Amino acid sequence: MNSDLQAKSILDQAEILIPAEQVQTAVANIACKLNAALTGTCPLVLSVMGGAVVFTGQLLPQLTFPLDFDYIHVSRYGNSQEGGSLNWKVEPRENVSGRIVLVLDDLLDEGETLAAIRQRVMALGASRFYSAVFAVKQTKKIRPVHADFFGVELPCRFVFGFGMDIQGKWRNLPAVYALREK
Ligand SMILES: O=P(O)(O)OC[C@H]1O[C@H](OP(=O)(O)OP(=O)(O)O)[C@H](O)[C@@H]1O
Ligand SMILES: Nc1nc2[nH]cnc2c(=O)[nH]1
Repeated sequence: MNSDLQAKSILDQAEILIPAEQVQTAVANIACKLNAALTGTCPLVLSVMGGAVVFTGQLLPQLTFPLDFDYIHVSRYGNSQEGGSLNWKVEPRENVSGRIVLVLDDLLDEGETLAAIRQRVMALGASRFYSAVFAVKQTKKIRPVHADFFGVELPCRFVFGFGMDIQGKWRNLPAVYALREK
């Protein structure tokens, strides 16, 4: 099957977990909380490519404080559903030094990615680190880091849509899906 048909078949067999309207409400809630917490500051916002691209694009216009924007790019899943070692494609830069940094990501799963980002950003001299993730997966494991702000909780299943990919596809979906459990 070619990759276009394969992607359509994956979506056909998927279950919707968070409909698009609920996604929008969750993003607006995060914006409200960030506006309350960060008003009076001018943070450097770092978006974690590629998963945070949709969340970032929808969140930023709802923030009411001035900010600087940059991105980092790190991946540890690739096209797989299992996490591996971190692959840094664009690392945090010296521009984080002395800044309040707000990192935006789509998902907190095992927390390895956010923990590594936090460690690097603080090592480069950020004065304060905040994180906002669209979704947090439910887990019984203890994570190395927590998200300061999040929008929705998700079951411990592989999810896609709203920036999150499945085999590289479907980041463009406005809702969040999971494969049906067999
Ligand atoms: O909490 P963790 O278990 O570390 O996983 C969370 C990370 O996994 C996803 O990125 P991924 O590695 O899939 O890269 P991508 O954003 O390019 O899809 C997601 O965007 C988070 O950055
Ligand atoms: N797309 C996607 N990326 C992830 N990274 C960690 N967990 C997940 C997941 O469930 N879906």
